Parts: sequence; C-alpha cells; structure tokens
Amino acid sequence: QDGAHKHTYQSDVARLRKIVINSLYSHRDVFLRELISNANDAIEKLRLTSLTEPMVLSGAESMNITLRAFKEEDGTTKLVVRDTGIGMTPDELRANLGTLAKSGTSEFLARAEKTDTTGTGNLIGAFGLGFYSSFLVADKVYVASIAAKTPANPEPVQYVFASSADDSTFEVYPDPRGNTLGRGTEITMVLKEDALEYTDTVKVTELVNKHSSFATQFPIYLFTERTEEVPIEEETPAEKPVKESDEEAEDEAVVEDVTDEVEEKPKQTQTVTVEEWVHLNSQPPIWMRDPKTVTDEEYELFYQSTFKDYEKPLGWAHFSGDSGSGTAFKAILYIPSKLDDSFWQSQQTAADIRLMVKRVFITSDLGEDALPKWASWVKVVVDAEDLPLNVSRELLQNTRFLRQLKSIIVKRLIQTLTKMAERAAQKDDEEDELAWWRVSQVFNNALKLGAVEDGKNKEKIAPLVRLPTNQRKDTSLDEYVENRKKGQKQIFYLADMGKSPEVLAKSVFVEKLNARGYEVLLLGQPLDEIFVQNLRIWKKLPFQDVAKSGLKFGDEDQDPEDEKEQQQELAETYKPLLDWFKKETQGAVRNVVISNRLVTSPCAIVADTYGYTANMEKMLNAQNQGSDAKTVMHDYAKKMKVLEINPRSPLIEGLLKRVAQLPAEDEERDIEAEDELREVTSVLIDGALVRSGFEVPDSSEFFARMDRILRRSLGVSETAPTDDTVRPAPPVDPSPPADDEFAFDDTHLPLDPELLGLKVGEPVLETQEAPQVLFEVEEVEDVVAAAEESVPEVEEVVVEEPVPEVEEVTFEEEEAEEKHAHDEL
Ligand SMILES: Nc1ncnc2c1ncn2[C@@H]1O[C@H](COP(=O)(O)OP(=O)(O)OP(=O)(O)O)[C@@H](O)[C@H]1O
Repeated sequence: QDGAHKHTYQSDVARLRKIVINSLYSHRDVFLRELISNANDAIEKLRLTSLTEPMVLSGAESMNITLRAFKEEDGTTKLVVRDTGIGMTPDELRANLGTLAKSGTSEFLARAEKTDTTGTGNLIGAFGLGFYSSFLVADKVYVASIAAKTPANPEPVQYVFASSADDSTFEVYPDPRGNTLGRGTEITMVLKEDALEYTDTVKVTELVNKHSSFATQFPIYLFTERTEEVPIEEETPAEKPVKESDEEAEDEAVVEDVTDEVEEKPKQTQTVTVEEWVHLNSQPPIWMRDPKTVTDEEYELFYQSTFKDYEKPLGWAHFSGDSGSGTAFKAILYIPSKLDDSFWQSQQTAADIRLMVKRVFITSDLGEDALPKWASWVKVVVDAEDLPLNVSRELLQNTRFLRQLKSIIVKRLIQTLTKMAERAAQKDDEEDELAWWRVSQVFNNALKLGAVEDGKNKEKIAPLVRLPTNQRKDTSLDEYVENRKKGQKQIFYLADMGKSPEVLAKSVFVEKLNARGYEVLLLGQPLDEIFVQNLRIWKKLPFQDVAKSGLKFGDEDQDPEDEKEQQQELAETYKPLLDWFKKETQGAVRNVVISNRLVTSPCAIVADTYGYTANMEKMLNAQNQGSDAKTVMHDYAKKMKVLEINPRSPLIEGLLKRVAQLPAEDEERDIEAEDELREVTSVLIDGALVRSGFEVPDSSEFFARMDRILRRSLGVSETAPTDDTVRPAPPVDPSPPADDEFAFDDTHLPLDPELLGLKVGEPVLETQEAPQVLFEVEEVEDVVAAAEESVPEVEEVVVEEPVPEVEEVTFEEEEAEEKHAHDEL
C-alpha cells in the first residue's frame, strides 16, 4: 500500500499470538467475544470523553456495534466487526496492536507456553486475549480506524493496520478508501478456509447470545440477507361505481365477495432479497429486569462477560432500593469463585464496582477504599437513577449515595452469605451445600478478617466463619454452642499457627477434653487466634484457650466426694515431687501443679491466665519490634507458665519414688543420685515444653543432656570424649577459578519455582494465605462514619435487632489491661 510502514511485532505479542493460535483452536469462538468487548470499551471511552469534550461525537450519529459477513468477487470471505467508538490514531494502532503494555505479561506468557492445551480454560480466563484472537479464524486481518475528533486533532485521518496470521510483521498505512467510517474502528477478517461457519448468521447470532449478550449496553446489529417471495404488484383496476344506498352496498358486498373468490387468479410472485440489520441484544439490561424473569444461566453469563471471569460465580443477589438520600438504584452483587492471589499481599484492594447512571456506564474506579478490605473481592453492578453523569471521581466520592453504597453493599453481601449458609444448613439440596462449601473454602479467612476489622458487623460476620474441631471437619460458632455439653460455660480452643487440625487434635492440651467428649476448636490458620480473641465471647460463652490455666469442664461440682478425696490424697502424696520440681524449675515456670487436663502425657506446660501460650509467643516473636517497656512485658508474660504433672503417668510415679528415696537433707546426701534425677527432671521439663509447643531455651544443652541419658542407658561412659580431630582445609589457592573445574551441573538445579505456582522475584509467603495484616486490629473508620449517616433502606431487607455494642479491645490494650490486673493482684 502507498505510504505503508512495515513494523515488527514486539516479541511478547509474537509469543502471545503464537500461544493463542496454537492452543485455542478448539475454543476459537472466543474471538467474537473479544472483539465485541473491545468495541464496547471503545464506545464507552467515547461516551465518557464526550462528557467533557462533546466534539468527539462528530463523525457518526449513533453508538453501536455492527457485524457483517460477505463474499468478495475473488472468492474470499470476510467478517467485519465495526464500532463507532473512540477510534485510534496511526500511532495508537501501532502501539495498541503491535505491543503488549500489560504488566506481568511476560510471566503469563512463560507460564502459558509451558501449559498444554488442556489448560486452555485457564488461559482464556486468565487473560483478555483480546484482538489477537482474531487470528484464530483469519489468515489476514485489517483494522481500519479513525480517531475521534478533538481540538488537538481536528482533522483525523483513517488509517489501516494490516497483518497476516503467520507474519512477524504488520503494516500501518493511510486507508486508500479515505474516511469511510466517520468515527470508530472496523476490523475486517479474511476468514480461513475452515472458518467459513462464521459467515452463517445463525451461528453468529448464537455466539453473540451465548457470550456477548451482556457484554455491552450498546446495540449490536447483524447484517442479514434472506430471500422472500413477494407478490408482483398489478396495475390497480378501474374504480367500481359507487353504490347509491348503504343497504344496496351491503347486499352487493356479499355477492361480490363470493364472486371475487371464484374469480381470483393465482397471484404472480417474485423472489427478492431482503437486507436487514437485526438487533441482537434487544433485551433490557439484566439488572433492570424483574428477577423472576431472569434465569440462573443469564445471571452467570452476565457475570462472566461483565467481569471477564471464565469461572461462574458462586452466588449472587439482585436487589433494588432507595437510599435515604433519595437515590433509587438497582444492583446485582456477585460472589466470585476465587480470591485473587494479590488479596493477602496488599493492605487495601480496589473494589470491582461498576457504577451506572440510568443504564449508562460511568466508572469502575471508585477508589481503593470503596469497600472494606475484607469484602473487596465482591463484584457489583449498580445502576443509580439520579446521579450527575459527568462527575469526576472526587465529586463522585463526595456524593452521599456513594458514601452510603459501601454499607449497602457490605450489608447485602453479609445477607447473601448468611442466606447461602442457612440454605446449606438445611441439608435438603446438594447444590446449596456445595455452593456454601465452596464459598467457605475460598473466603473463610477473608471472613475472619472481616470479623476482626469490621467492628460494626463482626457479630454478623463471625457466624459465617467455619473452624475445624476435634469432632468435625468444621463448625460455625453457633453450631459449636449448640453442641456444648451440659454445664459447659466456655468455648474451648487450641491455637498453634501452621499446624493442621489433625496434629492439633493430638496435642496434650486436647487429651482430656477429647477423652471426655468435649469439642475443641483447632486453630492453625494465621488469623484464627486473633479472630477468637477479638470476639472474646460468643453467645455468652467466653473463649477458653485450652493451653492456658482456667480450663473448666463445667461439671466439676458433680465430682463425687470420693473423687475429691482422691484429689486431696494425690496432692499430699505428690507433695515431695511437686517441691522437687519447684526447686528444679526455679525461674522457668511460676508454679507446678497436679494436672486435671492430662490423660496419658506425663506433663505439660500451661500458660497462666496472663501468660503467653506457645502460639502467642511465636506470633509475638515474629512481630517483636517493641519498645523496652514492651519487651519487659513480654519477658514477664513469657514466664507466666505452669508446669502440670500427670499423677497417673507411670513416669511421674517412678520419679516420685526416686525423689522420695533421696536421703533427707540432714542425712548424708547422695550427690550422684541427685544429679541423675536432676538431669531426668530437666529432660522431662524440656519434653513438656516441646510437647506444649514452646521452644526449648537452649537446644544444645538439651541435646547434651539427651546424649548423656542415652549413653547411660547404653552403658557407655558418660565422660569418654569423642575423637574430634578433622583434616584442616588446604592452603589458600591464589589462581582464578578454572572453567572446567566449575562446569555447571544442571542436573542438580533446584525445583523451578514457577512449577510450584510461585512468582519469581516476589517474596515467598510461608503459607499461601499468610496475611500481612496480622496485628492491625482496628475499626474501619469509614464504616463507622457510614454508620453515622442514616443507612439507606434496601428492599427485602430483613429487619435485624440492633446488635449490642461489644467493647473493642486491641491486642495492646489487652496487654496493658492484663498488666494492670496483675499489678493490682
Ligand atoms: N475497537 C477498538 N477501538 C479502539 N481501540 C481498540 C479497539 N480494539 C482494540 N483497541 C485498543 O487496542 C488495545 C489492545 O487491545 P487488546 O484486545 O489486545 O487488549 P485489551 O482490550 O487492552 O485487553 P483485554 O482484551 O484483556 O481487555 C486496547 O487496549 C485498545 O486500546
């Protein structure tokens, strides 16, 4: 072409085109969806720009998308997708279609290249394949485009971008046809021999209905041709004489009718081709329709095309309302099927809310804090009746309706999740159960975050959280309370971050509860302990850490008299051992007591009410950057431990005997026997620490002790030295490293991190869901602010009882409170 410039695709584009063409052959229908989606974006961009720059509208009257297929005289078949959107300048054609500007594209490509074709589902969903998918069906693609008129570009010129499927280059040149578009973009695909089905209007209609009926609010027209038999118009016969009277006319008419039928000659017809633009998406937008008339499939398709998600949503709510400020709105809220990996990696996530005003898309950028972090994954389409159309984001944020929108959405989201949970709990529909199970799998941790960060709603969010126990895979707090034993006045839990429920269930702290049939929440997820500590009480029952002192089964007062006597006897019998332990553990624990929680283990270390459990110690060590005052507090809290011994353990019984055998102080002491006992005691205490999840303070000491005990049991001399002579390293080598000496052996390469689903270059989190927000337990101020405003009334809203305000105490406050309590003591 005249004035054509040849360009080479940026290498990433070439790679993407290759992946698309090679791996998506069996999914090639997607090309139409992608082009319609681009056309919609271009018209939306035009409409938004026109609010501040009306000049861009010149060039074409309407805003629409047209599809047309035709056969050229040379036999080639073409499909043309055209829009009256914002268009592109020649520079934009080069930049937009010749390069990939998206961040993370290279990584995506590397992964996609490794994926076989079975992974194409993910491929389609993971990335807007966009314009390049046109090469799935076309050997050659021409994009003619003319940029919208602006003061800076008052005389735009129509240009063409042309490329073949197997070319690594493309051309951009002025359109030899001149300005044929008026405004917008026209994509002409020269269809491949095996893609001629896309000229079939039935097929195209089907595709649009299936994938794109909700992709745009602008009309999509399809050019159709059909043949029709039409009568050939005969010359109008001469007029009959007008009858004199009505009566006569009636009589005449009857006769004439009959005569006409008899006399009628077969009409002459001819075949004509009727050309017509058929409106394919003529239904009103889904959110404007009566929910009763919308099918589940329509809701799902609408979600998939609006939010570009290949997966179906897990649930939705379609609702309308009238905000207190007088703004009527209609909205659909969707629960997606996954949580983006980025959710736990950032403090705040932008919400996905598509705001419309009177059916017209305004923005999906309502700012980072449009929703509280915990709920930022919800997808919403909201159409307000009377908001100004041409407002900036700042102005939008200042409108009362949008400030209320946050609490409207959060409230409705909680309601939707609650309904899903309730339906699943009825256990009469497997689909309901599966849907809730999936929601819980994906969002359980986000809900815990919600119960912690959203002080206003925590009483409603907490029942949605599911936690594993020693008796079932998971339970809600309400189910736990229902399952409590007679007299039980505490909700038992054991927390140890990073441990599985199976491992936790075997903990010494759960031994007795398990044996007696009490249910214990097993908390191994990072947010678990913060979640329960923040709630403090559920349905009047306080949470009781079973690794702490203060554990009460609730039926102690029913202990038979003889059992109490037995306890007293035990205390007396074991006094020498308790005293011995107290002497031996000086400084390490606050007290030594006879345990009522151990069944088989000989002993355990339990945190005092004001002390730290092993889990808290671990978390605080990880976080510890505190002031000196804090460190003093930590040291103090760390020491608040109690050693519990199990009188029924043969080991403890044996130890008691040995201690009792020691000569009394005024007799001659048996130093050797004392030392041996001392060693056994310290191994027991170390064992108790480990068994209880704490760290042994000095592990080399611990192993030295183990060593001595092992030697003793094997009859090896305890003092015999180990031969520790080693060969020293050769002298320093001054020559530079030779190549062959350091040949790279790639058979020992570590595992490819990408194969493990890890992103290279980013910090690797210990557990996939380890949040960065562990201790940021604070109220979301905006939610509080929104609460101060009158919350708009939403239709179908169940009127809930006002939830009593629960005192919010953050971790630090709690610490201070504990210190205070202790000082008073
Ligand atoms: N019909 C069109 N009108 C105007 N610009 C277009 C049109 N089609 C594509 N473009 C421009 O080309 C760019 C690249 O399009 P492409 O379809 O490859 O990716 P995308 O649309 O940005 O991403 P995605 O498909 O993931 O949404 C678009 O961002 C847009 O700027």
